[in-house]
Amino acid sequence: MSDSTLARFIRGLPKAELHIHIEGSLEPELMFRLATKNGVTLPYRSVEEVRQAYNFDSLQSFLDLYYMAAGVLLHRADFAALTEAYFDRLVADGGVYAEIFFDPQTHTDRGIALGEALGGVLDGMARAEARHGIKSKVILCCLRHLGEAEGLRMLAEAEPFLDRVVGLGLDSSERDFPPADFKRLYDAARAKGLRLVAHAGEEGPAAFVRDALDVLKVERIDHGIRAIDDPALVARLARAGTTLTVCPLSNVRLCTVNSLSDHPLRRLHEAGVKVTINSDDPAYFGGYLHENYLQTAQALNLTEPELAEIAGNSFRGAFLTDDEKAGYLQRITAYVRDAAF
Ligand code: HPA
Ligand SMILES: [Zn+2]
Repeated sequence: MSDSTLARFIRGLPKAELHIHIEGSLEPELMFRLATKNGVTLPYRSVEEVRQAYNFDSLQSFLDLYYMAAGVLLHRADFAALTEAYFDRLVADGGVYAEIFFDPQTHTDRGIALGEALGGVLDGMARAEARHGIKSKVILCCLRHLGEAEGLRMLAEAEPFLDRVVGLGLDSSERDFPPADFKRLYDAARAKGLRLVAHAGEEGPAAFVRDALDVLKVERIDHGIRAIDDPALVARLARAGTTLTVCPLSNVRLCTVNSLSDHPLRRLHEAGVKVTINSDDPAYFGGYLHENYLQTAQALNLTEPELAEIAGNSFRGAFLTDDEKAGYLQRITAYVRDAAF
């Protein structure tokens, strides 16, 4: 298959995105526009200078910049503009559904009311649905570096909004903040009816993936690539049908894998694990959903049936009803059958 044929196949393939931090879709142009509008001083003089700073050697080196940049988001309309812009990109990439991560503490710790920040994200999601017919849900993530007590506070503060929230996630610095430290938070979220996911095995070891499953009882693992170091864990993930929301370009940019051609996604897929492809923080890592699929397919020689299976996993692993999943999976089947590539 030529590269342009592959690109056309991927763009048209119905796909869901299950691992996108909405704050990570803040493009430098919007960052500057909001900084000017809101009177926030950035430590960069131009869009080009910001882009030059996107040279990360670890998760933490990225997070430092990511939290700083989120400081330009002050008003409900800012969060709505950010969210709407992401969905425009997703639709252009053939995305038809997304479950987006949002970090309340990044904003409430700066004195922004949760209703203002989350309200803006929900406004953006509603506008994207009205404009493009694209459906989405939001998952609130606890910043693990702030600890469990702060996470419990965030969950309590979010109580009035939980009817518009599908789940709880866990993100930020992984290595020094193991999943097992957040058991009470996850028990509390489960009791409130939230679906549960957690970042594990991005920079942290395979044991963190096990603990996220056994202690936090999550349904999906975000990243999870270090599971590849533990064959018994890989077999367990395959047997249980656990979805991994893998972010290949992120893993390369944050130096958790050496190159895309070394990426464990193919090995996990061949072992029967339900892998998906996602963008994580697309404004920072060099590509949205399409680019992640395309570059991964090229580096790992993924075939059309394999790509259709991976796109199918993004719906199988989503927090949708069985009927909704079946509808999306039928769209993939029809696309593959009718696509004349
Ligand atoms: O890749 C990530 N890992 C952990 N936390 C994050 N918050 C935004 N992106 C990430
Ligand atoms: Zn992430």
